[in-house]
Amino acid sequence: MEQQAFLFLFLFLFLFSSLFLKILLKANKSKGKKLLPCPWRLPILGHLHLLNPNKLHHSLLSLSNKHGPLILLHLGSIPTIIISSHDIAEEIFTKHDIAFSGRPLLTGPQKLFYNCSSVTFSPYGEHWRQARKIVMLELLSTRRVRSFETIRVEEIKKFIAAIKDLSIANLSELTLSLANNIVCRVALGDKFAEGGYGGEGGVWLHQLLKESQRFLGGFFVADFFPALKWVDRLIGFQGRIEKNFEQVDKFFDRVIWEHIKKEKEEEDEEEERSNNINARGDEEDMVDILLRLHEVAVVHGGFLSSMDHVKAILWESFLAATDTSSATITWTMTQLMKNPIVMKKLQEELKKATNGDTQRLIQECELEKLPYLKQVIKESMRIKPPVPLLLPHETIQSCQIQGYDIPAKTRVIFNIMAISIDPNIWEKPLEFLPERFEGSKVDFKGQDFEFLPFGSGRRKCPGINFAMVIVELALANLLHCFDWSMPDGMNTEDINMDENIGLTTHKKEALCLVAKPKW
Ligand code: HEM
Repeated sequence: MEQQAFLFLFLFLFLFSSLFLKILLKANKSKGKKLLPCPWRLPILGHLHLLNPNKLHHSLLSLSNKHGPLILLHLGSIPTIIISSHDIAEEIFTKHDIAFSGRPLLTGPQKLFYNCSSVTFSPYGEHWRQARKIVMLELLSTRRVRSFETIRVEEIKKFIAAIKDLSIANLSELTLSLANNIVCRVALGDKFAEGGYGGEGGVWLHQLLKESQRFLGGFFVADFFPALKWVDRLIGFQGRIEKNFEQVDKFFDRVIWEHIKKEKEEEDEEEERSNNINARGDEEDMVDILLRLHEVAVVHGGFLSSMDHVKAILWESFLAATDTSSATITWTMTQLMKNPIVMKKLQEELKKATNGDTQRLIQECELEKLPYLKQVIKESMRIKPPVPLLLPHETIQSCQIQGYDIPAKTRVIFNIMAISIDPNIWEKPLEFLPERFEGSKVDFKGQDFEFLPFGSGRRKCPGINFAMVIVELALANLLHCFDWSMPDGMNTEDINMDENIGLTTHKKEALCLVAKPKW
């Protein structure tokens, strides 16, 4: 008994002195160092209780207004820095871009992107470099994006025709169908684009996509408390994401199998055609391109040597392109409804560019003649950036920012919404004033740090060209073909501006409007 008491006392003293030593060492280590501003936090939860998951970027904005543009938060057990000023963003992207080019390993992307083997959530390194190079050169180059023009034109035609037949147009849903149909045809070929607006095939894929998007932006316990990974399984989250992934995987197995079968059939029919792959480059969909590169990689190794890489890139194209483009079109239409003078001015520009011919659609080659349209879209993306916190970054090495030491493996959130409505930079930041971009050189290509809707540096969005032509073409034709008004009994003040939770910010309530055809 005495022996037990002694052992207990010994253990207690040992634990207590270890803890005391650890605190002392930590205090000593940070002595003389500039400590990052860090609000008071709760044990275990850290600062999670300060964040409203439905308005994450707004909660972070309030915290940075109170504690400064560079703050440290503990999100569960994960140290995370929040950047909310353009000069800190500039310092990072111009001087420490490599250090900030990592991505944290998160549950959703890890599962849905085949262990992060696509570009978006791949850790910084050789795999990411190869994957990004292929995506930029083979799938999203200017030439390739141009080659998809016929698909875009046909889909815009269907989109406008569908709206003409509706008494009330739900633009949130319709724009998502438009983006989804375009990506479907570009990525998988015409066969998989069946379904269109409400058809069965399309609806099934939309549901799968929506579910995956929810998981990508969703809250997994493991992402904040890695030791509690089992909780996600216990509450059923893990099971649901696995089911979603299984369906995605099966779908792509079918798509790939059909492409290989088609290729074989064509080879039998037309031998010389298959010998000259480049000659049919423009007809290829993304699956054709990726399978062709896969064959090479199987021999030489590297990215795309596994079929999982092919599938990851395909699903990433859907997840990265559809939601963001649709949200941008919907928010811009929302802003235009709330600002009728701007809408009128834009419709005048369209009328002038087409000589008042409303019998035909606006063509892609005419978009260059529409500078006000570009200003309107920029202003919409400034006031409501579709991806307001970029994607989470992670430091891959330690560095100093503004005199503060930032250790490696720190999670980093750029609150670009806070930057693009910063009153120190923007005059009347909360007003929708597209004219502020008139004659201004400020662009979204990642060089103007006060306006970063696509990010900046190595991890900047590679899909800008792909997205912007869809957004511009859709908006130009929506405003060229129709006059817009609110459904009976409603006025524009009734439009709810609340946002939905997720990586991409959507309008919480669908935007439902009356479209009066002009022809
Ligand atoms: C309006 C439409 C779009 C917006 C607003 C948007 C925005 C963004 C943002 C903010 C990021 C994160 C940048 C960062 O973390 O620093 C990103 C990354 C990315 N986007 Fe986009 N995006 C759009 C369309 C597209 C399209 C159409 C594609 C491809 C088809 C695409 C593919 C990607 C990829 C692959 C990444 C990851 C880049 C990397 O980690 O290296 N995006 N995008």
